Amino acid sequence: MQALGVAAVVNPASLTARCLLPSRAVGVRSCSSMTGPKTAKSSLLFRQLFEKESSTYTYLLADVSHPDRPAVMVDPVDKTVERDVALVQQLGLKLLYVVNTHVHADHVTGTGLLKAKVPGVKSAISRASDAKADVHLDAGEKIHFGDLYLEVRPTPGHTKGCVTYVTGEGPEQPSPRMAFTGDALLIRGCGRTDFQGGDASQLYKSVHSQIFSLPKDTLLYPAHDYKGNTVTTVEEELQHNPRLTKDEKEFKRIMQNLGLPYPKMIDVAVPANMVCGIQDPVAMSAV
Ligand SMILES: N[C@@H](CCC(=O)N[C@@H](CSS)C(=O)NCC(=O)O)C(=O)O
Ligand SMILES: [Fe+2]
Repeated sequence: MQALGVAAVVNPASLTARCLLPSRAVGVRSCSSMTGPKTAKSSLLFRQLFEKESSTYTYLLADVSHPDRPAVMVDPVDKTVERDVALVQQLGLKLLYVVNTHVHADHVTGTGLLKAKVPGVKSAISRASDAKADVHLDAGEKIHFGDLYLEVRPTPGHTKGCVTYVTGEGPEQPSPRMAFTGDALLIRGCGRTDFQGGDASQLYKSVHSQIFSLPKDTLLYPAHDYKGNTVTTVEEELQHNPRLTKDEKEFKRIMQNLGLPYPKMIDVAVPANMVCGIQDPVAMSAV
C-alpha cells in the first residue's frame, strides 16, 4: 500500500466544517471563520461544486491547518475549470491532486485543463480504469493532503475501473466519514450498467461490500444528481434506495429495464477521459 503526497486531514460536515477532537496534544489553535472552532491538529475545508449541463458534482477538500493548505479535487468538469481554479486561488490552497472516480461518459473531465493551469498538479485515477494519468491507484491506497487522506475503495460495476474515495479513519480524521461514490451510488439510485464494462451483479456487490459497510452516519457524495439532492448517508440509502435495498436478482432486473438513452456526449467524453481530459489546451484552441 503506497501513501501519496503530503499528509493531510479533513473535517466533513460539509459546509460547516467543525472541530476535531485532539488525539495528540499539539496545542490549541484559534478558529478561523472558514473552518469554525478547532482544537485538533487538522481541519478540513470542504466545498461541493455543481456543473449544471451534466449535473455533475466536483468536490474540493483541503487541510487548512497545514501551512501549505494542501488540497485535492474530485471529478472536475472541463466547462467549470475557470471557476474551480479561481476558487483554489481565492482560498489560498495548494492543489496537489485531481482525482477521478472513473472514466466519465457524459462530460469531459477538467483534469487536463487543471494540470495546464495549476503548476505541479498530478492527475490520479484507478489502475483498473486503464486510463492515462500521473498516478494509478490501487485498492487501499491513500491520497494524502496535509494530515488528511482519502482511501481508495474499488467499486466496479458502473464501469470496471470505478472507485469510491473515503476520508480517513481515526481521531484526527473527519467525523463522520465522507465517501465520494462517483456513479457507483447515486442518491436513491445508482450508476447505469449498460456500457463501459458495466455489470449489475458486480455493482450490487461493490456497493454492499465497500459503501454500505461504512459507518451508518457516513456522508455519501455522488458524482451526479438529477433531482436537486446534494448528499445522503449510508443509513438513508440502506433504508430508502429503491434499487439497492432489493435482493441481487431484483436489482439486476431493475438495471436491465432502466431504458435510459446513451449520454449525449459519450463518443467524445470517453476517449477524452481515457487520457484524463484535454491534454494540450493550446493545440485545442487552435482547432
Ligand atoms: N442524460 C445524460 C446522461 C444521464 C446518465 O446516463 N447518467 C449516468 C451517469 S453519467 S455516466 C447514470 O448512470 N445514470 C443512472 C440513472 O439512473 O440516471 C446525458 O445525456 O449526458
Ligand atoms: Fe459515469
